[in-house]
Amino acid sequence: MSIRIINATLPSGKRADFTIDRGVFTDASSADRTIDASGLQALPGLVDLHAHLREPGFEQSETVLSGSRAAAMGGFTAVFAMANTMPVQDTAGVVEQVQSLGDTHGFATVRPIGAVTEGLGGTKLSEIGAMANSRARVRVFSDDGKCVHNALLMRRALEYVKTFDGVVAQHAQEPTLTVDAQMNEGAVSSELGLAGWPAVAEESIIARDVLLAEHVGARLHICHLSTAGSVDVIRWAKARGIAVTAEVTPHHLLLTDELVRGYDARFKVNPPLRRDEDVRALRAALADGTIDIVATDHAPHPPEAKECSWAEAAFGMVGLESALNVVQEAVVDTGHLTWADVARVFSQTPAHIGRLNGYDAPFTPGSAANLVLIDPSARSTFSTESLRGKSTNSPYLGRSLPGRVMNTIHNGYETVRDGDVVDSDEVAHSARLAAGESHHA
Ligand SMILES: NC(=O)N[C@@H](CC(=O)O)C(=O)O
Ligand SMILES: [Zn+2]
Ligand SMILES: [Zn+2]
Repeated sequence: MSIRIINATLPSGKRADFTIDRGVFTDASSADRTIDASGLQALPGLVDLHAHLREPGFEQSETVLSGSRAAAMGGFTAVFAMANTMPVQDTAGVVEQVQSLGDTHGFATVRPIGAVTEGLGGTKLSEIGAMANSRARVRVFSDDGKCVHNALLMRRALEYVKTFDGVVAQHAQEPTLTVDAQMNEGAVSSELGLAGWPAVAEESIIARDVLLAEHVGARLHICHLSTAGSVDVIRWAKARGIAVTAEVTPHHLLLTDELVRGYDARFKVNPPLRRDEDVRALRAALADGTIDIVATDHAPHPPEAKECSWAEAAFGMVGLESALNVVQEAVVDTGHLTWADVARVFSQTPAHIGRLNGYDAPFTPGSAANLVLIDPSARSTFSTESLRGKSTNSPYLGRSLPGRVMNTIHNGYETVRDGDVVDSDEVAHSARLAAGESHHA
């Protein structure tokens, strides 16, 4: 089915009408259906380079289906799924399984991330080449949740991924500096008497790894940057010509460690929420290009892992459904980023880092029809009703946030219509048709 979208505002700010047919943008001026996008901002489909979809192994928290449905609700058309599943995504078999679940359900393109070390154990490299050469064609490798701490293993991983233009995504956390850490180390942690996670535990690993990446000549990506000092290290590395990229999460752009005072475990996350100075430095770094992308670090956990004492609670927060709202609040409405910048940091550049095709030239004839229409003038109270994944550990419940995703279109078919996700059977059916069309094209 072809769709004509009229009166949309493109990322550039220009008003435009366009048509999508058989999975791509076309020049056609008529279609089976028309969406009037008056007042709506069109963006290329969002690409999340960092999400935890929990399948296989932790299906009570999330599955590929529920996580990709949450992604569609948030305006995403592609999601990179972190490797800390059970079994771990450290073999060709597991990554192929995750990828094909995504293809079957059809809510988003799911690209598995491969583990750097076997079982995330930190002692032996995983079958990186086998995952890279598998049907999943893995290009991003990460032990996220854990830091690749051994410098020799990190060096070897960088050497390995270099051979096929892959990238190692590091969870930068010096483990010896963060034993039992519960929150950011600073004034608030001293007052509360909680063990601190110092900024230097992140910054020292980033400093080491940019030097290793320079030595090897390989691509390095730093997950969830959270401190002003990390921004300084990345800025230095980029000025030196090192092939490093960095991401920041929506929550690190908006929330601070002051929120820990209430001991509400929805605010417990790794890396921890930092100081206001850090938030300001992260916003400025995203605006000036030192930080390349936004990624959600969507980390679903079951109620029992969050409805307990602060010390016992798991680290992590869900973020797919709220990501664009929080980005609008933290960096668009504050004047740090334009919508064209958002298209770059939340679609084009993450796709490029992950070597995902089809996101280079959105809205141009022939390119893949992955897009989202949002109403930036909407404002509503975020609640469990706003969520489409399985878990409810969102830090934004009860908070008023701007913006609303009205339509998400993945490979030319709708996954979100009139502000809500489309029925799973319809999406799976559309995905089958779309796959057939692209095979015959
Ligand atoms: N971010 C988190 O606090 N938790 C993540 C792991 C991670 O991203 O490091 C998780 O898997 O739950
Ligand atoms: Zn992490
Ligand atoms: Zn993560």
